[in-house]
Amino acid sequence: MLEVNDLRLSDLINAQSAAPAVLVSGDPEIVGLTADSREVRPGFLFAALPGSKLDGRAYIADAVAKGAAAVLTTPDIAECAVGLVRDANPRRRLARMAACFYGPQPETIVAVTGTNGKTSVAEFTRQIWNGAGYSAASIGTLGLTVDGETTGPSLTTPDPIHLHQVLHDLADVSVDHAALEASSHGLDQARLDGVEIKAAAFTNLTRDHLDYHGDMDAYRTAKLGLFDRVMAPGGTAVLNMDSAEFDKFREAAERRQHRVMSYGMRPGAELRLVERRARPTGQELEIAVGGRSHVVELALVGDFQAWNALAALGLAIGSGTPMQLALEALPRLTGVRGRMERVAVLENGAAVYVDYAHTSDALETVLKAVRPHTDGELWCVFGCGGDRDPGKRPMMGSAVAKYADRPIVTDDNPRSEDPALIRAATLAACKGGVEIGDRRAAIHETVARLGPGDVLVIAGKGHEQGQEIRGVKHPFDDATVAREAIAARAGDA
Ligand SMILES: CC(=O)N[C@H]1[C@@H](OP(=O)(O)OP(=O)(O)OC[C@H]2O[C@@H](n3ccc(=O)[nH]c3=O)[C@H](O)[C@@H]2O)O[C@H](CO)[C@@H](O)[C@@H]1O[C@H](C)C(=O)N[C@@H](C)C(=O)N[C@H](CCC(=O)O)C(=O)O
Ligand SMILES: Nc1ncnc2c1ncn2[C@@H]1O[C@H](COP(=O)(O)OP(=O)(O)OP(=O)(O)O)[C@@H](O)[C@H]1O
Ligand SMILES: N[C@H](CCC[C@H](N)C(=O)O)C(=O)O
Ligand SMILES: [Mg+2]
Repeated sequence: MLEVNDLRLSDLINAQSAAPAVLVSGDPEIVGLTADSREVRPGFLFAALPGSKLDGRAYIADAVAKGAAAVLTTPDIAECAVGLVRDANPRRRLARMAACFYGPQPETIVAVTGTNGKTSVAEFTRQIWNGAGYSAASIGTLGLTVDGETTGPSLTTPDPIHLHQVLHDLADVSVDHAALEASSHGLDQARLDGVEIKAAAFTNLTRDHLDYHGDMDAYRTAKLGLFDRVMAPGGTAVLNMDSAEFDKFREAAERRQHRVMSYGMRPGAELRLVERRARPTGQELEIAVGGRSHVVELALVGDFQAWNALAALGLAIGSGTPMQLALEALPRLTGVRGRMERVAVLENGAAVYVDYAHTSDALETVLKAVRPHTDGELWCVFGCGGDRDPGKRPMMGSAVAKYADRPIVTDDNPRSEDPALIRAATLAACKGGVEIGDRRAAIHETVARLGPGDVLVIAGKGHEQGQEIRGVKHPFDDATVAREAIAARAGDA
């Protein structure tokens, strides 16, 4: 193991240039960092942060009693019995301190933000690097994946202390490439500050998480933070030129003196998808790069997988992978668990997919992607999460009504809310929608009715392993339940 440095408080403050923090008292040695008073050990710095539910500043006395050597907090805290650092943005300061404390990071780090596609792009980037012969990791919704082995899951963007510890450990075992998912919550809470990012991608911006951000402008501002704050000037900004948001992201990237690498179908894109020819189990892509055309076979179905592969190609090339090696890796990309994953084909030719669409845009995208593979009717079992942006519920309902033939509205992590009310809000805009609250029953009943050439998309849970109802997480896996339902159907036949 690389040793984490023994550092003094002033070293942690001064290591990275940033808005000035005020060191009010003391300069103790710091042996660890935490933002949770319950995890304080003697010699730790405790970051006392105002949060969304609680106020960490209320725990300063507890942390000092447990032996904290220093406290990082907001400017309004006047004094403290131990070392005190005050900063108007203590979360950002904490992240930069964590970067300094944990030291080495993989040499090549990239990040991806956007409402949809982050996990897919991060995974594809890691696969491209592996294909090019590099030791590589991805960190995101699925957890930490190193050379194909996954441990997790975790937050999409981990808290900065955990993140910098993981980056340190990766560097320690010579994993020199890492692709990170940058969620809007993570960016807003400065979880990625201090990460040395060489290239960053933006996929798209559509409605989600307005319960947290309030409005689309604030949501966009959070995502722009990857380009105008986190990535140091001189990085590569890989931007989706087909997105209506492209100009705003390009301007922010140029202001920060990043090199812009556009991708997409629009003429003028630097990585341009000139043509897509669907194949039964994949697609053939014609990609123009710098005036040269390359034909690449992708073993993945769906136009969105082509966009995600292009974004990953941009991140790889933009962070230094030779173009030829990156292009050669594309035909070997494999799909990400629970993202348009075909779990079974029935005896009558009907197909069942599990997908992680939990926004209206993602539902529209995945339903359009399977439509050409649907000879019969297109069914979609889906629900909307509780304790999440209620405004997206009617939008998800109407997207499924529009793009599927048979919408079935069920539960998807109602969390603390009344599931019937969530379903009602969804059904209000879901013409023709049928309500089957229990998710297992919804999957069983739908599978039993699939006719020849029908396609069923079970959306919203993807890789998730639980159904959270009134604070209790019950084991649940869409793919397993779909297989059970198929077996039950065969048994009844
Ligand atoms: C709303 C939100 O994002 N909250 C995150 C935030 O917590 P918080 O600071 O607001 O927590 P809080 O409970 O109000 O507590 C305030 C402070 O008091 C401290 N405390 C509390 C109790 C105590 O006894 N002692 C103590 O010191 C807490 O450690 C905390 O520092 O900072 C924490 C540390 O970084 C996160 O773990 C936590 O994520 C929660 C668990 C969460 O569920 N977040 C979700 C919404 C999220 O971040 N999702 C995105 C993905 C979304 C997507 O793209 O779809 C993600 O990146 O995963
Ligand atoms: N580029 C894209 N554009 C639109 N929809 C997409 C795109 N890529 C994936 N999707 C849809 O979004 C779903 C989630 O994909 P993915 O897990 O890659 O996104 P994510 O941004 O990581 O999501 P999360 O915010 O939950 O971490 C997929 O299952 C698919 O339905
Ligand atoms: N990262 C997303 C995942 C949503 C997945 C869906 N199954 C739900 O519970 O809404 C969120 O926390 O909003
Ligand atoms: Mg994700």
